[in-house]
Amino acid sequence: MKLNLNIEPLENWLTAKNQPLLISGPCSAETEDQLLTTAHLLAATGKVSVLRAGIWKPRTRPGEFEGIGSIGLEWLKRAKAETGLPTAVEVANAKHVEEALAAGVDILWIGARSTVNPFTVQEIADALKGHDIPVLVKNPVNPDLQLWIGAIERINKAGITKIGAIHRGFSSFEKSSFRNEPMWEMAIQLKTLCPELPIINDPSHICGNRELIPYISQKALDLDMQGLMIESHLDPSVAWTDAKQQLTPAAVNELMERLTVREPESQNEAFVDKLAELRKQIDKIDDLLLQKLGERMKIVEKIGEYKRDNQVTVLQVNRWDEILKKGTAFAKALKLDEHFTEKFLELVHGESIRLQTEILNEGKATQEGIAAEQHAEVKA
Ligand SMILES: O=C(O)C(=O)C[C@]1(C(=O)O)C=C[C@@H](O)C=C1
Repeated sequence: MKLNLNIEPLENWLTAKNQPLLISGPCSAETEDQLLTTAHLLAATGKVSVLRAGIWKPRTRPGEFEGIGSIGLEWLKRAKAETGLPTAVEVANAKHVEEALAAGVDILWIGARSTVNPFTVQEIADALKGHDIPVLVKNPVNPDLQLWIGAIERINKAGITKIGAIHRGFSSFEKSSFRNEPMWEMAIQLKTLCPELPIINDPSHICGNRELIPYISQKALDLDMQGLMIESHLDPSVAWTDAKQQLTPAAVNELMERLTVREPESQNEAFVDKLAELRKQIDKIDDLLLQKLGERMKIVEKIGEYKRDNQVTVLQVNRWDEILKKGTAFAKALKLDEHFTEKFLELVHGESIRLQTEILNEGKATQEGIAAEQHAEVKA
């Protein structure tokens, strides 16, 4: 079901100086000189549309630099006056909102550690009532789409219609090359539920290092995201926070020059015709795939009935192992991606298990249990 939000198109409230739309600036405002120098270097690239800076920093452990505080708002005001760039800061409570509004900040964003807490988001929403300022909502730290949506709804209900989402990735217990797992499917689901909501990607927080930023930025644009928020510092090596992931303004400029901006659609008739023809072929294949899956599940049901009548367990681990090995070898010969094939077969096998669990255990408890598991999967 689509989300019922009242959202103004991004072009109504944010003029992109360049494509892609870029919000950039230091992770933290450290000194007036650092902020102003960085702002001037960014403005000189002609590619930055908004100057960002962290004034209040939520830190994982106490004792770390927690942001320069309100004085930074004065520096931002000066940076805006000197460069003409609109400014954006993170707010995490009502006091931040009031101070940022009083200082003439142009855009506010809600950080991942705030989005996760409905009390905090509601406090921010209440402080925003009666004001007309754009608000960007970062995804929550954990991959919970409903929390992300809930935060956006709270801000929208407070009367804010200039809203965007920021995809900054999700915390994970697993060791990963990313600081925060991109889990693109979260952003894709949000876009599917609310196509008019602008989504801005934050490669800095997804990557946690400079090296992966070009890859993530390009992927975000290819997934039709509306812009990028990239942390930058005149000398990242001495940055007080997030030193590993900030880019110099020169590197930001180079990155933007290398990115390819693609359109969601093309007016080229030959392209449109060819695409329609290829999509017809895909439709036929999808129909066949589903038909074959349906036939497979009928056999699975039959096996389920035999298992029920003979008191045999649903899971047959040796057979499953054989299917996986056989399937991945075949997929390799077909030049299909191994990981994709494994995931696909796991999905099919999971469905067989669901069907047979139902057949082997008729009754209310099974129905309720299966429904609960399905609900958990949807939430995850
Ligand atoms: O071979 C079986 O016993 C089946 O029930 C079929 C099937 C499958 O989906 O292929 C389902 C569950 C078992 O764990 C193994 C295989």
